[in-house]
Amino acid sequence: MTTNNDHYNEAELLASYFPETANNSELLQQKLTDVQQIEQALQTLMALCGQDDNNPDLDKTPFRVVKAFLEYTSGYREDPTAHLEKVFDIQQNDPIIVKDIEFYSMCEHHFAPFFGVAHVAYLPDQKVTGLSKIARVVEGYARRFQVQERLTNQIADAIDTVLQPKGVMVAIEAKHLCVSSRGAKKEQAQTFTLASRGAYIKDSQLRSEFMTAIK
Ligand SMILES: Nc1nc2c(ncn2[C@@H]2O[C@H](COP(=O)(O)OP(=O)(O)OP(=O)(O)O)[C@@H](O)[C@H]2O)c(=O)[nH]1
Ligand SMILES: [Zn+2]
Repeated sequence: MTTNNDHYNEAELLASYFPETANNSELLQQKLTDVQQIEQALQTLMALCGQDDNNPDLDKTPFRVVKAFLEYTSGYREDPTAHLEKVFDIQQNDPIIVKDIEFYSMCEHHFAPFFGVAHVAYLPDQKVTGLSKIARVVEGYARRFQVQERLTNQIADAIDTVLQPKGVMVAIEAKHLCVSSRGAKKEQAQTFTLASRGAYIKDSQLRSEFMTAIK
């Protein structure tokens, strides 16, 4: 099966992820050297793991891995707070809750995926943003090397800083493949993290309304 990505080689890949290399041949050369070194290291890793049967299907695997990692970490090449700059003149005196925002992130300790859903509530003051922008903020911080606690807090801080709401609360439920597929090998274990700002820190009614909504 062919995909839209099949035509990629290293230079095309770098051009698509780092447009600034188009006018900077020195930078392009540096990044090409980086990619080649990573590919060599990945070949060494495969051999260390015991993969030594010269299967030609695996020739492009190091390149595929680099390509996949640039996709997993595309959040580094954007400013997630920028999505929140678009606000609407909507009068809303009660919380806005966006729940079940699915995400994939990458554990910074093991480079194993962790994934699940984020739930976000904010009690607006003057600024109400588009619903999809909340999901875009989650995506922008998830697509990095992360720990779940930082991801939760970054989402809360972005909304708190840009929208300046009366309060914001973020909950994330996630499964970490580093816990389920290796190490402790706990397939069912999930991690639940919370971050609250403003009125959500102390207002138990706001907190319980949010917890009920995301159940
Ligand atoms: N707090 C937190 N810990 C995480 C997250 N993702 C992975 N970890 C943990 O990071 C820890 C790293 O522990 P280490 O002892 O240095 O690494 P390890 O020998 O691979 O540990 P095990 O996973 O227990 O085998 C592990 O306990 C992981 O479960 C996360 O998002 N938040
Ligand atoms: Zn991990």
